[in-house]
Amino acid sequence: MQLPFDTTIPGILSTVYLPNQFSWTQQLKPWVFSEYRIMWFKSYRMNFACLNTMKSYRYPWTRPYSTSRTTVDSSEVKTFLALAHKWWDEQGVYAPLHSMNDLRVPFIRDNLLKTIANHQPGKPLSGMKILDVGCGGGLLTEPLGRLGASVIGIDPVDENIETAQHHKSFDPVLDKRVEYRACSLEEIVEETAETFDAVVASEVVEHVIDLETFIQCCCQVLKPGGSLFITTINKTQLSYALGIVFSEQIAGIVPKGTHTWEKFVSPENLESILESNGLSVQTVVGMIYNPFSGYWHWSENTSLNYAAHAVKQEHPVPAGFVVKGETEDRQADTSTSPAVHDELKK
Ligand SMILES: CC(C)=CCC/C(C)=C/CC/C(C)=C/CC/C(C)=C/CC/C(C)=C/CC/C(C)=C/CC/C(C)=C/CC/C(C)=C/CC/C(C)=C/CC/C(C)=C/Cc1cc(C(=O)O)cc(O)c1O
Ligand SMILES: C[S@@+](CC[C@H](N)C(=O)[O-])C[C@H]1O[C@@H](n2cnc3c(N)ncnc32)[C@H](O)[C@@H]1O
Ligand SMILES: [Mg+2]
Repeated sequence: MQLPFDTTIPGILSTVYLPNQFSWTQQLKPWVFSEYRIMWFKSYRMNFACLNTMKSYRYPWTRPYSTSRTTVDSSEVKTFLALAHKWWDEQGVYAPLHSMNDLRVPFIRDNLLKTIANHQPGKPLSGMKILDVGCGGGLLTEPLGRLGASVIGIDPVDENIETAQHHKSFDPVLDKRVEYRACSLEEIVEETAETFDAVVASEVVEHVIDLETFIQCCCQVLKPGGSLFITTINKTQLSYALGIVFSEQIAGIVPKGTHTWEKFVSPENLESILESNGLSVQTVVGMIYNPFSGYWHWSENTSLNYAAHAVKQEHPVPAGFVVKGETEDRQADTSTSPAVHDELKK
């Protein structure tokens, strides 16, 4: 390929300025050798072009990467960036996520409480470290902090984190319990390995590219025995009809272009990725949104939205090695939390 400038790729690498905090050469290598998009880069010190993968919307070389892969889709970033100031409008575009807290907060709380012997009244999740991946404006991060947990919310969209920070400042209780960072999960995976008692990714996995890397990173930052909570949308014909055609094109429940059906994830696919990463799936339960009332309900039907809870195995069993009786035990234990049971009985 003819490059429109008078230099060579090794020339670029050798002239790159290396600040103390991070290594640009390290950042440039995967771009140089993997893809063929040309990008012009101007700085005060140099003026050059490089080949890169640039999957991230903003400038990834300003942050240390722990993996050459990114799960961030630049078109998703644009979508969420445009709505970053709307997170806390309870009647606005994020209304379904506000009301989803009625289900997901108790789902997370009750499953975590199963693992705590004694808990403080009023602060049941006290002592727990939770990572809220793709926290957006902090709609779920804040209630988890109010339950006593130390929560770190991360999101690749700077403006989401600005909104989350601003909103957090209205409640002094959250000051020491909730922290936000504008970054992707893969950027913090090494520094936070085996740090968290729980990782939450609510309505996020249907927006990522490279789901396997995403789940791998979730698993890496969990302590052994820690819990991963995911809510997402199933990949069915019904989810196309109701989740995209009806919700986006007809009723305007969520803005047009919010979701891409191809990125929806079936529970079977998710379970298989979770299990192959050493996570044991405890619960998969359906969630149904009633567009008239604006409320969510638990359901045995997972054909639209669903929630999953998986636990990182303390000693992962090598693939193909099955301990006799374990499968039956696990199946018997795929019970939902008492709260979910109560809801399902209604
Ligand atoms: C090609 C083809 C097949 C076309 C057909 C298209 C078409 C017209 C389909 C519509 C068919 C139809 C008849 C629709 C009517 C649906 C309707 C109003 C049904 C309710 C009727 C009823 C009897 C209600 C009783 C009450 C009750 C319990 C109802 C629940 C039962 C039900 C049928 C529910 C479905 C309702 C519905 C529209 C669900 C949407 C499902 C879904 C996958 C939504 C995804 C959106 C979402 C809220 C996700 C969270 C989220 C939110 C946001 C955000 O911006 O807010 C962003 C995100 O990234 C998110 O992940
Ligand atoms: C539908 S919102 C959910 C926000 C929040 N979890 C909630 O439920 O209120 C999806 C969020 O995921 C973020 N996101 C998109 N791709 C991501 C990725 N690869 N890694 C982490 N977060 C991502 C978006 O910026 C957005 O804030
Ligand atoms: Mg979504």
